[in-house]
Amino acid sequence: MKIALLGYGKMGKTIEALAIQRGHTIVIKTSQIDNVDITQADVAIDFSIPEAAFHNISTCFNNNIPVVSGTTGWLKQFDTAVNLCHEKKGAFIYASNFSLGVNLFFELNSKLAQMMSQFEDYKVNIEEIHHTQKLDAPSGTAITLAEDIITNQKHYTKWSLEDEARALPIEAKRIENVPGTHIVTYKSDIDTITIEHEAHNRNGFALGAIVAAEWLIGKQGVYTMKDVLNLS
Ligand SMILES: NC(=O)C1=CN([C@@H]2O[C@H](COP(=O)(O)OP(=O)(O)OC[C@H]3O[C@@H](n4cnc5c(N)ncnc54)[C@H](O)[C@@H]3O)[C@@H](O)[C@H]2O)C=CC1
Ligand SMILES: O=C(O)C1=N[C@H](C(=O)O)C[C@H](O)C1
Repeated sequence: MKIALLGYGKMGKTIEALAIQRGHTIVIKTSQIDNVDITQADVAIDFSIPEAAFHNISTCFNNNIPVVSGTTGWLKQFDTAVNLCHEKKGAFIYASNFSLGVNLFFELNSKLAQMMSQFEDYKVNIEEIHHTQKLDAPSGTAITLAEDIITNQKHYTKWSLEDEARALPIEAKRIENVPGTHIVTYKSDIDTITIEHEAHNRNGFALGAIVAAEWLIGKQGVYTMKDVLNLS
């Protein structure tokens, strides 16, 4: 397939290398979608910056190009993007994390949250660790984990980076060269239960985004990685 890369930073370059290995062609690599003819591509993959994601995605809908977005930190505009996708009969997948491992971890996190909901002695917290160039905090993945926990129990009504009543605490750490680590901990006076996902590099995120793009071509509507990976 002919791929447009919207954003050619760490992820754009990793996707390029893996996409070529899988027999695809990169026809556009840009940090300014308004300067290119997006209709040359069969599909667009957006890994850009929070301020650019919505414009990139809506430009794809307006030109009938299926779009996969992994950019985090722009979700206030997500519902508008979904509505525009339906209006334009477009095709769209957003995921806070495209790796197979993290998507399995999301399933495990939801199941654990369901089990823990009846045991109020355990307090839960999330820790995420990323490289120092990351623009947003907490990570999109940590937000997905938090929202899935909040959905599955009654104690927490929101998540927060601060210490707040009834808020599930998220701690965001920035350490040189860490691709992405997420840790969910349940702690009581008696013991601790921890689940952790550690990315060793960016290949899992990139491969997941390419697989999502391959899957999306020829479809119409808004999908998630659960659809792509056939999970639950
Ligand atoms: N969903 C997932 O699986 C993953 C998501 N991410 C997210 O993807 C995004 C990009 O991550 P990285 O590649 O590590 O960042 P990066 O900073 O290495 O690359 C971002 C690129 O976007 C470019 N850019 C700036 N303005 C732009 C515009 N208007 N349109 C298109 N590109 C523009 C920058 O020049 C830069 O090259 C971040 O939001 C990050 O959180 C990163 C890894 C995995
Ligand atoms: O910025 C990153 O690098 C990553 N961003 C995503 C996020 O915010 O969750 C996914 C991954 O953890 C790497």
